[in-house]
Amino acid sequence: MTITQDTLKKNNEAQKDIRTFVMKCGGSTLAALPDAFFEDLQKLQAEGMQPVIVHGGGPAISENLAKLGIETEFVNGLRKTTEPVLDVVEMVLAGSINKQIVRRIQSSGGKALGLSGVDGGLIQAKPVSNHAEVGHVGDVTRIEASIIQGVLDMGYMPIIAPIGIDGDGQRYNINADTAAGAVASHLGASRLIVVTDVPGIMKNVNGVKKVLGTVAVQEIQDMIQTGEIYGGMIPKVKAAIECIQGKVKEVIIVDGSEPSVLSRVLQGEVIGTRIVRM
Ligand SMILES: Nc1ncnc2c1ncn2[C@@H]1O[C@H](COP(=O)(O)OP(=O)(O)O)[C@@H](O)[C@H]1O
Ligand SMILES: CC(=O)N[C@@H](CCC(=O)OP(=O)(O)O)C(=O)O
Repeated sequence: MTITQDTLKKNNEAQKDIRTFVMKCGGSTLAALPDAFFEDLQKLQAEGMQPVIVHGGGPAISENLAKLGIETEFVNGLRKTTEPVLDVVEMVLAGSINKQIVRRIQSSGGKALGLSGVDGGLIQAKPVSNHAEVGHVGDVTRIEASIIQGVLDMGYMPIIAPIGIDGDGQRYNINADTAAGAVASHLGASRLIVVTDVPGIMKNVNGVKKVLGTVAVQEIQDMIQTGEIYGGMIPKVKAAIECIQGKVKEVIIVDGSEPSVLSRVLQGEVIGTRIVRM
């Protein structure tokens, strides 16, 4: 039997599809994540999975801005980002938070390499359409997927801080959910796992709050309209809707404090909320 180059390429792509997943880790849950979460991540890496991590850090940015006496406010879930705010955003995300995650993975025996979206032009960005109102906030135009792939090929988990850059060297503050969705899309990953501080998308059903197991795009749009999805959940579901139009097959929103949550999601256990194409 002769194996053609084409078959080999297809097999490699199928393998990559199964092994690579993107995980977004929200600032809401980072500090509270137990060591067991990072041990689970390390176990997955040791088993041959290739996690790519994009992290947030909203609460830590707000805390540091408050300490420095710099005012901060959000417009539709996006932080108004002036030049002094941008300095703090970069310092916190690419500095302390990124390195904290790298350290915790390394302490669990995993291999991690921290990057910001500025490094190697990893996250290329342009101003958001309402930049006059929100300042230096960016939308992703391109992800330099070869850098991520190179880090994975060296056996490390890329840990990515959501700062973008454009051709003129201007930096942008990018919402971490938006950045994670773009990384998953451009990388051709089949899954994006969003780790946060709630067990999924919750809905009031007959006066009882329930976690939706699976949710389709139309229901999400209705829930944004009625205000049942608000605040920090909005950029998550918007990023999810955008990336499931492409190669990403599902976005799963889960609570980081659930034991072995990543392994359980990857084994197909019904946990959290799955946003799927329907
Ligand atoms: N329908 C919903 N179900 C669950 N959480 C929701 C919903 N709508 C809004 N939220 C809010 O979204 C928050 C998660 O977003 P956010 O605080 O930005 O987290 P992260 O830092 O993980 O990105 C929850 O803590 C909750 O307050
Ligand atoms: C433009 C914008 O709002 N950027 C976010 C980036 C961090 C983030 O998204 O962190 P979480 O995932 O913890 O919310 C911010 O400045 O807070």
